[in-house]
Amino acid sequence: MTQLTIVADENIPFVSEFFQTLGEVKTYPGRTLTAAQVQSADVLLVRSVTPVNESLLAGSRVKFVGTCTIGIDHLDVEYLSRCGITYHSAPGCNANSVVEYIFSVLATLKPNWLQASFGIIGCGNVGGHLYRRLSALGLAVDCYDPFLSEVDNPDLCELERVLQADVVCLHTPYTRSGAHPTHHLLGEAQLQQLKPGCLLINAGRGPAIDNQALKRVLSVRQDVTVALDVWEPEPNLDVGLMPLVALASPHIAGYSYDGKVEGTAMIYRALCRYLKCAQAATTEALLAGDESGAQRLSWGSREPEAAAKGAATTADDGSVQDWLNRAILTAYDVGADDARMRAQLLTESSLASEAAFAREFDVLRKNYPKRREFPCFQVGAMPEGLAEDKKKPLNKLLATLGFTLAIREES
Ligand SMILES: NC(=O)C1=CN([C@@H]2O[C@H](COP(=O)(O)OP(=O)(O)OC[C@H]3O[C@@H](n4cnc5c(N)ncnc54)[C@H](O)[C@@H]3O)[C@@H](O)[C@H]2O)C=CC1
Ligand SMILES: O=C(O)C(=O)[C@H](O)COP(=O)(O)O
Repeated sequence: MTQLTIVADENIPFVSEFFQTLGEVKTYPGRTLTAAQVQSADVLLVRSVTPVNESLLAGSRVKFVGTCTIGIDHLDVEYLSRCGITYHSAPGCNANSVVEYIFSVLATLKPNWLQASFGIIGCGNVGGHLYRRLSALGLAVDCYDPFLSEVDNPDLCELERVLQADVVCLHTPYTRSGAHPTHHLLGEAQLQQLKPGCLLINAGRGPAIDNQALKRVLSVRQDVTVALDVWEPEPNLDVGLMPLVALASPHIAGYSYDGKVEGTAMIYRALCRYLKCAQAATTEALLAGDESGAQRLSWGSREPEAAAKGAATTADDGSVQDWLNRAILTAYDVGADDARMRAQLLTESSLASEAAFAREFDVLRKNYPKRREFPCFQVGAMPEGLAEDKKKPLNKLLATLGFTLAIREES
């Protein structure tokens, strides 16, 4: 059998380790992948920044396309099907990562979020995971997803009602056609309907919110707080929106180390099934000995980025909510992502040209720090000074968020 040629985005973690047993792996920057680079490939492995369509693939040998991401809006699936090219995505691979991003945003911007009501737009793998976590915490959650029924989700309701929640989270794919396209799902009229004091978070795809309408609304409505992980467009987002947004991040909600590695592993398994060959590589083997997978959560050892800047991050009153926020921000502080993004992009050199800005946006993503998910953090002891009657409630909340409890029951 002749060896397969596998062309891959260089930002796919462990791409060589997983795929070299199946063929020769050639890596390139995904954003600028060309037809010439893909021409002699049998297999193409991408992330969300590579539009996979006729211009890229016409005349190539590619028979299998794998995207190590949840979203597939960068794949021309109609073209791929027409040409008999098999394609796979990695559904759910980084869903937990996005949900942890949401909890980090809450701990930063809504210190008393255990008292808030929630609205989720798009309740699939990510939104559904968030819905189950929030419901398990006993919180009120309304969901809008016109493709689901009450059997899938008993808390479905109209969009108008979801917009009345204290916290509104968007987790839709990007679609421009069909019965319910998500392009500009939230335009000026919907944004004006948001409840006073609302926290709006978009970690789906940028154009689900009309970013120009958002800019107009935020310039008059100071009562609405916004966290954007995704932008319209990327990478050349509207810089004028950044100062109006409380937390800005460069499309990294799904960038936990665990989520990214799982994305690669899912596509590797899909290719092995397609080729009908045994799986020679496993995530367990690749991550064996990685000590970041089992860390002690130390209470308050790290000042959250926003707190360091003097912003109110936690309830700061020794309450269960306060300690929960501290745990979240110790594991993942989205304020640090925000600080890095503003420091890197709002500079004279980044703003000098569209090309420079796009390059720096991608540099931020490429060099994203290794971020492990909550289960990698072991809670070995309750915080000192926490009242006895608060220990069990805190323990329960930490477990519901996915932290690993390693606390010995006192007899
Ligand atoms: N910021 C980030 O780093 C990440 C962003 N994403 C984005 O999040 C999206 C959602 O991911 P999953 O939940 O895994 O996808 P999914 O396909 O499991 O769920 C999407 C849900 O959105 C619903 N939906 C579609 N059109 C809608 C509309 N007009 N209004 C309301 N709901 C609608 C669908 O019915 C479905 O239930 C992905 O497509 C991707 O674009 C995913 C991972 C990471
Ligand atoms: O999985 C998705 O869908 C995402 O949005 C990815 O987390 C985005 O990452 P890149 O593919 O752009 O590296």
